[in-house]
Amino acid sequence: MVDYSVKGQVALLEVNNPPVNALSTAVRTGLRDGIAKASKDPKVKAIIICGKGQTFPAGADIREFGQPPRAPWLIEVGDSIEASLKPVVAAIHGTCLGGGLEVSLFCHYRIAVKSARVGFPEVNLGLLPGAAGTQRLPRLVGLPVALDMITSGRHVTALDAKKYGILDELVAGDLINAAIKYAMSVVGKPLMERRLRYKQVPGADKAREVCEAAMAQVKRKYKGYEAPVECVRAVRASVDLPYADGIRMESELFKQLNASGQARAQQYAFFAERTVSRWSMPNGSYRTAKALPVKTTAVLGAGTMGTGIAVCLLSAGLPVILLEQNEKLLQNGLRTIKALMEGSVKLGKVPMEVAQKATTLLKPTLNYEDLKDVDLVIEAVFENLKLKREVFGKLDKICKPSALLCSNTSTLDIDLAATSRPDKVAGMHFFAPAYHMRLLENIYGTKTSFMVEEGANPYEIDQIMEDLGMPMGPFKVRDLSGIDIGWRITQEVAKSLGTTITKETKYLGGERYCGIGDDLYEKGRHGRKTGLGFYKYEKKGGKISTPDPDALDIIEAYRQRRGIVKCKISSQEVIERQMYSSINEGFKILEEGICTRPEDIDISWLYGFTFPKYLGGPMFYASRIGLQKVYERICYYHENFPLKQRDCKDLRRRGSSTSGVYTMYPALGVVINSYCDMTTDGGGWTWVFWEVAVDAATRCCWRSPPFFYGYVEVYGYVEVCRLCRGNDNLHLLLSNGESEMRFDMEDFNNNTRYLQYTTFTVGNETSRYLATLSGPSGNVGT
Ligand SMILES: C[C@H](O)[C@H](C)C(=O)SCCNC(=O)CCNC(=O)[C@H](O)C(C)(C)COP(=O)([O-])OP(=O)([O-])OC[C@H]1O[C@@H](n2cnc3c(N)ncnc32)[C@H](O)[C@@H]1OP(=O)([O-])[O-]
Repeated sequence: MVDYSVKGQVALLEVNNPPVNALSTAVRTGLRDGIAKASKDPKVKAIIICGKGQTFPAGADIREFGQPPRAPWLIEVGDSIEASLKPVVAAIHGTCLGGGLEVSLFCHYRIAVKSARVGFPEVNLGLLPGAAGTQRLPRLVGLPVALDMITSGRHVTALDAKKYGILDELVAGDLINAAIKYAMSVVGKPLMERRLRYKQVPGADKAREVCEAAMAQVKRKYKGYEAPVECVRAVRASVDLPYADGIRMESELFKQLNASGQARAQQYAFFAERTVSRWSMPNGSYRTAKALPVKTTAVLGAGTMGTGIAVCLLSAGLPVILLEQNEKLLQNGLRTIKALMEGSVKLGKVPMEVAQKATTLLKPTLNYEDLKDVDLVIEAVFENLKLKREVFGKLDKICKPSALLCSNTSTLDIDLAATSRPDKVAGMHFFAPAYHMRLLENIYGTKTSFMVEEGANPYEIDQIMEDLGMPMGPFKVRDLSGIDIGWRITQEVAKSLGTTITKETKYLGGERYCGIGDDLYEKGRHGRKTGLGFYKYEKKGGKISTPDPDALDIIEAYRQRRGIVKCKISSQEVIERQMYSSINEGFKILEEGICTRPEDIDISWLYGFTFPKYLGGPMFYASRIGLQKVYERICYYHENFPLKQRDCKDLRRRGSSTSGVYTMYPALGVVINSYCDMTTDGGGWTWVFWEVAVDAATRCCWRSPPFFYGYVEVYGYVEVCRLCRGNDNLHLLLSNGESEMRFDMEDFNNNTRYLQYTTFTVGNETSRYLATLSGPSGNVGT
């Protein structure tokens, strides 16, 4: 997948592996062979390496990480480039990342178009640059820039890369023509000084303090992440060790990280983020849906969420009408938006010119009539069903028929927002702070306090969860989101259940209820906004939290009122009860079809609650622990601390099967119990043998899937026809010798081991289901 051609006296090696020209085995082979061919060709005076399509190579092929590594190694290919006696020029456009940047650092010269970006994002995958990047970049740019780029993983603009000395020239117009002209201009120039392996790291005399400062910074900024620490160690080796030894150390550290659970989790998160963008709904999917034009917007409510949402829309350059019920609240909101925009500019999150333009795009009002022509309305008023219904009733009368009416509700059922246009009503749930958090939950119409009750200390629980990797413990989050908000929501829930909450309430809606939050609320401890909550803060709205004995007194008084005898709760138990209840809830959500893939849950946690990426998300975390163990511990807590926890049949079934998380969807009722095994018969057909369990008793249910569960042992085989290899469709034939099940699979992503949709035929009956496939090798058609 490297196209070789000669233009005049210049050999062109164009990497052609769409979509991002990942440096797969075939590409590495192509580069190695291309360099050898050009070196031997007497007509050729110089060589150019570039990428076809959208970008220069954007790194190693991440999909190859889970597989046995195959030669040629990227570093070998790099050595052959550097050793070339003819100048090799990297002609860069798009995103030159990871192994791609390493290839360019082996080249003698690097030129780029101004829109290009370069970077070492390996640290985001739990890794470090493993093809000499940690040894060669410091030799080119010095330690501070190298450490910053390698530990942050950030993409550097071409302008900055030129400033740092990574790029030799920025070109405009046609890149290839400019590269050929440039390559011919360096023919005959000495190459030795262009070979980075022979260079010393500039500023090496300050290596110790620079690296120690960098180590302290990464330990603080990326608490719990292994890769940034190893990145600093590897870069330090570029000064402390001769080049060859530095390379060996880099390779050791790379192998160590690549084998770690963190790298697994972060690579899973990389693909999960892309998987969730491939959404589908009963009436369409990411392939078929057409985006509705939104040119004007309105936000109702200028509170914490409303102002954050307005800043998001303004930062995107959209006009916003901000509606509030009175002048005082409106002015408060305007002041908050102004402060948030100024803060975002200071943090470099929003360019100054966007913030300046925003002041002209924001229109405050107290009059609903001003919303009659907007395309999108986002309501962010108090979490009160009666109030929200009133608001949607007014919007329904005033807004134009095509307007989208969305609610930022986090708890209320969107179908309850009675309007004459339910197809234009949706949930648009932002996460606090809305101008910062990357997650937006779109909902189309269709629960920790207990451990404190039993004796645990809220501050210890927060510390345990923060040590696990959560940026903030659950009680700091309660104080941030507002104890009064929590109180309002439970009041709303009680009202919807036709009951009221009293000091004696022990269960609400059949679930165990803890009233500690109510006691704090009644004492005016609403959290950060009042400067007092579970913690004490330096001032109202302050951010510095301090444990508060008064809060502990309120909790102790609550226990005595309830006659609860304090008991010791270990940190392992805190982690298990905190995590496993979320995991169980995740499986319930899958079982109820509220979302269809574990990735949806994991990505919501990663971007909505800043769950540590090195754990991959609660569902991935569960697969690492092992479902059997998770299920047994949930049963134990269910027995001993009855929450009337909703027992997840799905998790129970998975717990009892030996296979990983992604091997079963209840809808299909088929459990893939053990992993597939692959042979290729050279005839282009791939045969996959796997064990499938289907409930013999409910065999007849095949006629009316999907709601059957159960187990018997049958053996089947799967046919992967040559024609389908590599594209989205895949045919699976399951037979138990008596009857056959045929699966026509759409959206087959052959390396990430997921099948999105399955249509299976029993006799002449066809049905459509969600299915997954997993296994050590899992992929078909490699
Ligand atoms: C030795 C060496 O030191 C080490 C060890 C390494 O080099 S480690 C690797 C270092 N490189 C990276 O970390 C770069 C990762 N990629 C990105 O940051 C982005 O992709 C992008 C380049 C900025 C483009 O963004 P995009 O928004 O235009 O498209 P997309 O939707 O993201 O991606 C489009 C499609 O390409 C797939 N893809 C992207 N990068 C890939 C990669 N490096 N390997 C394999 N597939 C990749 C992606 O899954 C998606 O597939 P599908 O979902 O369509 O099936």
